Amino acid sequence: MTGGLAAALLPVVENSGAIWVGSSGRVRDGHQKGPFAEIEALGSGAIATLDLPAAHYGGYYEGFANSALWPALHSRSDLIRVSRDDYVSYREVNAFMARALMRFRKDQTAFWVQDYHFLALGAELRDLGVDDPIGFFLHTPWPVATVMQGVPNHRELVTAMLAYDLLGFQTGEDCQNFLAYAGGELGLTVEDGVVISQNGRTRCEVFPIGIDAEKFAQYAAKSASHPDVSRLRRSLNGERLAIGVDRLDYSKGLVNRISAFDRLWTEHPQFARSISLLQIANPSRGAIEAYGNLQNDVARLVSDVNGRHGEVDWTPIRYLNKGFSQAVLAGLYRTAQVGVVTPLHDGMNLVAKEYVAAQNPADPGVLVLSKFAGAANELDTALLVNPHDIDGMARAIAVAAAMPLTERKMRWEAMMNKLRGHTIQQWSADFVAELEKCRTEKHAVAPLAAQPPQALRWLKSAISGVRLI
Ligand SMILES: O=P(O)(O)OC[C@H]1O[C@H](O[C@H]2O[C@H](CO)[C@@H](O)[C@H](O)[C@H]2O)[C@H](O)[C@@H](O)[C@@H]1O
Ligand SMILES: O=c1ccn([C@@H]2O[C@H](COP(=O)(O)OP(=O)(O)O)[C@@H](O)[C@H]2O)c(=O)[nH]1
Repeated sequence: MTGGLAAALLPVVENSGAIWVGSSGRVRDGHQKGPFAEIEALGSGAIATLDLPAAHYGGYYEGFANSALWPALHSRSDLIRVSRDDYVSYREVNAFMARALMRFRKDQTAFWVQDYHFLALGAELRDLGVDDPIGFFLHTPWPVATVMQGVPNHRELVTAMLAYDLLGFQTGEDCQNFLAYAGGELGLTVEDGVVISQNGRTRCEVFPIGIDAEKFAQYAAKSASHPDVSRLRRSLNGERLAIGVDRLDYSKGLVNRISAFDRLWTEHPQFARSISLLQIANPSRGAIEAYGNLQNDVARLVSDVNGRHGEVDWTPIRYLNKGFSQAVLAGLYRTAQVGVVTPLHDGMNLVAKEYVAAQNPADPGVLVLSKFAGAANELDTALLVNPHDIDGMARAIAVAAAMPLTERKMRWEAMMNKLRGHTIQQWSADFVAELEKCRTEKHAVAPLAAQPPQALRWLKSAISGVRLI
């Protein structure tokens, strides 16, 4: 099962010829012998997976990346837990990955680094003498400067990010927050979205990530025969269904969402038995205390709400701690008349987009979407809610469940047009084109379009994405 980043990038590798270098999910100590990396072909590209250094993995992944950066990036300074050693491990793993990448480098390579696990990877590559274009895309939000200041070594880390030629963000707000930090906290010159530092020029731009909407529409149209989908449909007996699909992460707002359903069934008892919630909550980062606590809190709340509102023949919330393939998810999305995507803060949220893409055009469901998800910028004809306002969410769910067909179609068509116009393929092509411009600007060579097609093909095949799989 995958998170949004992996789900989004696999098709890019498949179609572009890029080599995606990431973690194998295994660790090894320095003395172990064996192959350095496993490489597997994927379409016209390849996936290379590496074992990361055992001594630093915990401090890097559960430590600095997911107990300092992730909470800060989602504006949850209260959840930052970090030791000095965690930062050392984070930098060690970034340096390890840089050394590994040197083995994949050829003439005219360009590097595209993915996400907050590798903020300092560009700087490590520069230290190894790399002069090729290096871009970075942040899949999460970037917070205001006062929150970033809560991250140990924040100045050193953001300074390291300025080794990248191009920094991509999900939203204008994230990009502005970063530029404000660079100008205010680091005192650097910022001109037209470019930060000027001793490393040179770093262009900051917005590239909202998209999905393959047609693929989801096709999956959904074909999904009715899948046993999970058909069993769900049979079990509903004419009752309406709302669906939530999330990693079990505090950024996803699960406690508030379930409280909103509780409020709906309490304040508007006519909705008891007439709408239930299917909540898929895929366990994530379970070794971190905040995630273990969340898992307990959500399970307790679900049990409490089901205990109070349930009947012998009606379960208000079906709560599943497991993942499904996207082909099955598409069928589950299409079965639900209401999609509830109510994170407290989210870089984009691909589930929101997938829910829309999977709907039946003749009878589409309604998306209830947090205004704090990056997706709300594009999906602005969803019912936008404040996830801290439990009453407001309960009201929006009631409105969604009762919305007439003409209004549902109008809202859905507007969202679907946006999804078709901003696909995942377009997202990666836009980023790569901008990165190619950096090479041109840096070395003042002839524009790539004027070079022989073979050179262009070679550049494309040399792009390397780097992240944890
Ligand atoms: O690998 P995990 O620790 O299980 O986490 C899964 C991924 O979560 C985050 O996804 C982000 O990227 C999505 C696509 O751009 C975006 O829609 C979402 O809002 C973000 O939260 C994380 O950034 C990834 O690195 C993880 O793989
Ligand atoms: O059981 C599941 C739950 C989720 N996903 C996929 O995981 C991604 C979640 O991405 P999102 O941006 O919503 O959140 P993230 O987990 O990356 O923060 C989506 O593409 C989902 O289709 C999946 O394949 N199976």
